[in-house]
Amino acid sequence: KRHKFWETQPVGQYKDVGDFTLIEGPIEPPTPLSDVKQEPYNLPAAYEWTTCDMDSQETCDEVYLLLMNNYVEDDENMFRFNYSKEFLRWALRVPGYYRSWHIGVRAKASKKLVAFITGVPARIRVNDEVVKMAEVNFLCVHKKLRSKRLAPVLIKEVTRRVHLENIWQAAYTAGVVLPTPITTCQYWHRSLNPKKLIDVGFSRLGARMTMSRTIKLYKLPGSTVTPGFRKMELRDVPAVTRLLRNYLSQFVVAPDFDEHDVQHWLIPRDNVVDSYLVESPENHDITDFCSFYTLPSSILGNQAHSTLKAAYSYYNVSTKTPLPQLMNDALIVAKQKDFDVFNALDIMHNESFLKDLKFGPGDGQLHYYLYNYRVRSGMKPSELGLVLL
Ligand SMILES: CCOC(=O)c1cnc2ccc(OC)cc2c1SCCC#N
Repeated sequence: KRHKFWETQPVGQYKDVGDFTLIEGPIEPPTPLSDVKQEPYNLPAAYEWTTCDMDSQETCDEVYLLLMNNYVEDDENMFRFNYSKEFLRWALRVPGYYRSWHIGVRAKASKKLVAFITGVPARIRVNDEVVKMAEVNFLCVHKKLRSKRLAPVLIKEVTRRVHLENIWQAAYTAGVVLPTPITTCQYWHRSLNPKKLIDVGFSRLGARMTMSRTIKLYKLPGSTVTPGFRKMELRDVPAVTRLLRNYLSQFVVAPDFDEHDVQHWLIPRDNVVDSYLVESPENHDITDFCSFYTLPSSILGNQAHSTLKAAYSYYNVSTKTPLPQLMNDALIVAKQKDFDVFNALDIMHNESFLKDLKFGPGDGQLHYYLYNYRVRSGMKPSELGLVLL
């Protein structure tokens, strides 16, 4: 497939795949800041750039509504992601964030927000190199403005603003194949509310299965089973940081989290992120950790249900409790919190519990990309330790 825009960018090109003479690392060197374009890229005349201050209730509402009505849908247009406002503030106001990287496009006449793209700073380790990157996310163009070639301008503008902060690499994901994924992951889904998933048409009754038999199949205990399993608290940040850093060190690509990062990303926030750990009853060591984030979706075109309450597996570490048992406790908590489905990618060690815990493979794939950084090709999802929201 032709990628007019991506063939002009410093990303792995299809012709490079399998070329083992290419070494891992930046594709292009940094340019002197004086050579970075100082003014924004040109938009079509009727539109203007705007910086979205997520601290402003009004602006946060506009971003929320733009995404709620125009962001990513599945291939069958059954669902559309419905990121909440508190989730967006969590995802965007990260330690060391730049407000200038929260980029909007408004129609000059109406001042309506019609497009959005964001970057947040992150330290990502690739093999033995820790690289300052931008995690680029929430690229969204209003449905009425599609095919005006706005997306390439948004991508060039966020790239320009990232360059102005002397950062030359980025990480991003997409459901579509672009030049060139570092790895491709599979979504897996564990029904928590099978009746609702059948009502909306996502799941179908199995052959020779009644609804009550299906509900029984996915039934979970009313409470968690692991002794010492409890919610994470602020006092746990140092121990969880140690546990997580050690665990993530085994993956080819993973975040280089410090205690500030752990505090931001993993301290529980209602309706945004849930984190649990196992504190050994004998010696109070923290031996295991699991977490999931809350990302509802609008259910499109269904009379009975309007919203799908979905939990997404985030970072999980098991050093004592078997991972399937730890994750089953996560399922139990998610069911207690009335989630309809628990989703997970086949990254890290997730494959070790997906089938046992009755996850089913989704038909969607998630491709991971690095901008201006070459990774030795052939990376497996199990070598990936990075979850992007
Ligand atoms: C019931 C299982 O499917 C989803 O949870 C879901 C929900 N909303 C979406 C919105 C846009 C969308 O676009 C790809 C997919 C979904 C999906 S499936 C892929 C995410 C996961 N797991």
